[in-house]
Amino acid sequence: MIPPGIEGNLKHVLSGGIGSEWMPFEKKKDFTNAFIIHNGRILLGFKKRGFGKDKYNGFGGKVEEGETSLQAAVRELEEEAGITAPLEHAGTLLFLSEGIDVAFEIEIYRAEEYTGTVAETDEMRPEWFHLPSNTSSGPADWSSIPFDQMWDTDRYWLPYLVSKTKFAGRADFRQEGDVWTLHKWWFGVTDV
Ligand SMILES: CNc1ncnc2c1ncn2[C@@H]1O[C@H](COP(=O)(O)OP(=O)(O)OP(=O)(O)O)[C@@H](O)[C@H]1O
Repeated sequence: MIPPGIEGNLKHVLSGGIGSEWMPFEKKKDFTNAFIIHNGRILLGFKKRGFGKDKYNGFGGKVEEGETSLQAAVRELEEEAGITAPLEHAGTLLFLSEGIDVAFEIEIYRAEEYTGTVAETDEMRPEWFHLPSNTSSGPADWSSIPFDQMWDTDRYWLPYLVSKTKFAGRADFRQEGDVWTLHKWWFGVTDV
């Protein structure tokens, strides 16, 4: 069953967790997250401050008033990595945590080209990571991607981002201090 808060013609791909109930939420807040995939590598940023500090992630932030999600994604990529890219929508993640009364609706974007020079900013230290090569036989090798230093759910949806398969999912976390524990999750891909 598709969890409350996500929509679309979705085919279930993976889910799990210990909780039987999804956390309730009152409203959603819009965020963006953008990734560059270029020459067999993906650009991640090590977040130096604020929310998600000390984790690798794409580049993004809050959608400001009067902005579309895409405009916000382009702006945040420019602010945090110094580059401009023709971003395309790749998926949606609804993220909840106990103790935060709003659900984060994160629109995730991708691009395979960019203009400008990737640069470190106050917020992010960009770094390129090798993706599994699609010429190799056997299971894809994701060992270059620093999943242990990313949000726990990134390992579930990053392969869909890379393969350009539209996805949507929900992840409910629990938080104690700086430690976030994944409690319940569900991911689907758009049935086309
Ligand atoms: C499982 N949970 C999650 N999984 C993957 N990514 C997640 C996430 N939860 C938040 N994110 C991302 O973390 C950034 C926070 O943005 P954040 O720095 O707070 O926003 P913004 O730059 O507007 O803030 P300031 O203006 O500096 O306050 C933003 O990219 C958002 O998409």
